[in-house]
Amino acid sequence: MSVSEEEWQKEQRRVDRVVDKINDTIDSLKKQAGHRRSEILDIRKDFWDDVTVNLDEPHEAVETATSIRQQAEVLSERERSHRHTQSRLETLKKLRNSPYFGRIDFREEGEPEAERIYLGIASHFDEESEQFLVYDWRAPVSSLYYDFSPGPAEYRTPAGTVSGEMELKRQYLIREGRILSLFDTGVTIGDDLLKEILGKQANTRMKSIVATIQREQNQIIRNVDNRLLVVQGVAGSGKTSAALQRVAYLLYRYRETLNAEQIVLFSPNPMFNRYVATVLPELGEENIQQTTFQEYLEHRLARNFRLEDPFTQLEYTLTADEKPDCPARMEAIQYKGSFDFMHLLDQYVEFLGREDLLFRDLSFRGQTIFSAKEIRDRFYSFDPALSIPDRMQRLRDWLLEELKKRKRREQTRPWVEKEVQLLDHGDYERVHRKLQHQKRFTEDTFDDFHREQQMLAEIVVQRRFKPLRKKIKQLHFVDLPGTYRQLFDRTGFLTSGDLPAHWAEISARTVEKLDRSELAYEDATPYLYLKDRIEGTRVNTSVRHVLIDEAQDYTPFQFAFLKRLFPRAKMTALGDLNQSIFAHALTGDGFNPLAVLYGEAETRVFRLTRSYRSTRPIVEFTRPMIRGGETIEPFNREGAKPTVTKAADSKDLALRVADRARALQGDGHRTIAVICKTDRESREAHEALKDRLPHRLIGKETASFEEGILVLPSYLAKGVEFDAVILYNASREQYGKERERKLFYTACTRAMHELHVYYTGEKSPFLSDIPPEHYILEE
Ligand SMILES: Nc1ncnc2c1ncn2[C@@H]1O[C@H](COP(=O)(O)OP(=O)(O)OP(=O)(O)O)[C@@H](O)[C@H]1O
Repeated sequence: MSVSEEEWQKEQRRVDRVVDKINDTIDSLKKQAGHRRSEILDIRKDFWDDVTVNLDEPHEAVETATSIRQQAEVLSERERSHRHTQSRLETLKKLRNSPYFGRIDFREEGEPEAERIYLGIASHFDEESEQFLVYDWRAPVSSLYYDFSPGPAEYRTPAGTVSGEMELKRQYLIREGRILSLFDTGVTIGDDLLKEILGKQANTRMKSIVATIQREQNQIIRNVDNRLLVVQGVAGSGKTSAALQRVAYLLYRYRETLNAEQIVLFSPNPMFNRYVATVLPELGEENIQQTTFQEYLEHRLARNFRLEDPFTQLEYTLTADEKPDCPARMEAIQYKGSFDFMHLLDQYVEFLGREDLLFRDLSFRGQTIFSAKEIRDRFYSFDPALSIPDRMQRLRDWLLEELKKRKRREQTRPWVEKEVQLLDHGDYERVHRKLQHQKRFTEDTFDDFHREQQMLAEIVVQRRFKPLRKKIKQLHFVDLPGTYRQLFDRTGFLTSGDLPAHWAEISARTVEKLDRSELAYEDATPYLYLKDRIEGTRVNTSVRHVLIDEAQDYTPFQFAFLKRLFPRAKMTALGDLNQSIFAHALTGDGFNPLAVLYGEAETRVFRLTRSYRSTRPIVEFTRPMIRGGETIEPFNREGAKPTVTKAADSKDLALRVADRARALQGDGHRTIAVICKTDRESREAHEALKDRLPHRLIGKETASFEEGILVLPSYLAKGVEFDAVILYNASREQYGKERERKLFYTACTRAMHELHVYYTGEKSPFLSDIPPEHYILEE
């Protein structure tokens, strides 16, 4: 409902007043910041003058250290406060541009009058009137705006529930201090505003949804009660958006104790990382740690193996039919991602606690100084009641002690004498100074030359032993690849009766790969798990919140692994089972394994069924493709019906696709995606299109995308959206198998405003599931 002209004027005057106040604050903060900055520069400049430096006497050296520390503390306190002022200034500049987006008039029970509450991305308090001119959207009272329409309403505060009556709910679109739109809203939050926002062109950067968060999304954003949140949301239902808003909410709610570094978001690929990286800064928050699971695996494994990435695995499973090892590999992918395999590894670890853990020789200057057998015997001589990691620590300490002894023995060897001659001038000088220093304190009259030689020999041996010490400290003496390999190579200890049918072939292939120092994607997490069970689990206790986007792409094993890795974190997993495109999910049990891990009492499951991304005709076209699709509700936004076109052959296909893409561009669409099934098909499409249509080919290494026409494989389009999507070839050949259904659905649901499907030969059976009235068949 739009408001009267007079009311609009009144509101604009208020905006002007608030902007003036914000400007005043900006001015005074700027002064403050300038003052702080010069203070910091002064401290830096005078740092050493203000520190009493005296290193002659030990007690004075201590004083010096204290004095340095104090100065450093003063400096870092000033710097912190400067950073804080700077970030407040950044936020205020955003607020000056658009001070608020919503207003509610709320009369608390027992109060005679309603209070006007204006909501923006941050609070602004006016010292003069002692009033909040703007409330932060995350303040407890602000949830009224998202949860209720005018009428009785209530909100939760740490002190209890506050009830009352909402008398008005108003929405604003303010840019550069001008009100561009103004609506009073009824039942749902700003259908009008939402329609306006959703009708806009896609962006190469995701936008915040702060002004139009829907009630069901708000529940997810503000949940702080559960250890595990699972969000099953249909394509385009705002899972990623809600996840980022949730981060901003948590940072506000726990601002005293939580900082951005303690939150990690796992996303599907680097391009997606860039795509969402602007949302938090837009909300005035610092970015959190964003990574991909693959990045973590690489960080831990790339030194020892050539690690397969998930996209290579996917590319294999999508094109593997002709390959003879396909059934075994498919089974391996599923099995190695399961809890069953994790239990098998647990049994194996138990076995290794008793026997057959493999070790490596440690050698020095080409000679074994600790043999694998010696290390192994020592390991198994420790109390078997101790865990493997505990025994490993003891073994390490023992080896380091032994190394010290051998070091001493080594110092008198001829090679050392030779290398002493090769030491450089600096080393000699250092030894000389050290000797002098010791003499002054101890007044020792030891034979100088002899002592000097001895110390030089120590330096030589120390240096040569250093890599070995490092190896021991890092437990290099454990042969982990061999131990993992042994699981597939010898079956004596496998008591589990539930091995997969192709176990023999799976084992043979795994061994072959390991012998080439390759690790398949499905082996990476189990391998790390075994490593942690043997060496001691690496945990990250500082991270408090882990958010997993596209959670349907993770195996139960990976979830269990992440839970162990972040023992103090709460987990938010967001996904859509209808977009499960990895082979491990084919026989999966949805998100149940995740709930099993955390237990029912700690888990809360949210379902989002409304799709905001695509126009209604696109949702009507895509939902019959999947089971249960009828529950997907389109947001009521009109648009053209999707088209389906048959091309005569591959040449004709490229021609038509190029024409369509050009036409879409002519119509003003800015991001147009030509989505192919695989990387292989993308490259073929790229070849066919390159002389006809300017475009960019996107591969798994691509870090960001720009506006224009993009050609990319379906799995890289995940999570991202485009103004218009052209599905390159929806033939039966490409999308014919049941397991390709979700891939097809995922590709089609990337479209916001237009979707055009092409095919050659016979069309995909998934298209036959769509009632003909939902699309236009083009010639
Ligand atoms: N409350 C909202 N207000 C405005 N826009 C919204 C809202 N919720 C979602 N959207 C928009 O809908 C689109 C889809 O959102 P998002 O990418 O977060 O969905 P998703 O559930 O993660 O999708 P998918 O699983 O298909 O990748 C985005 O353009 C987002 O801005």
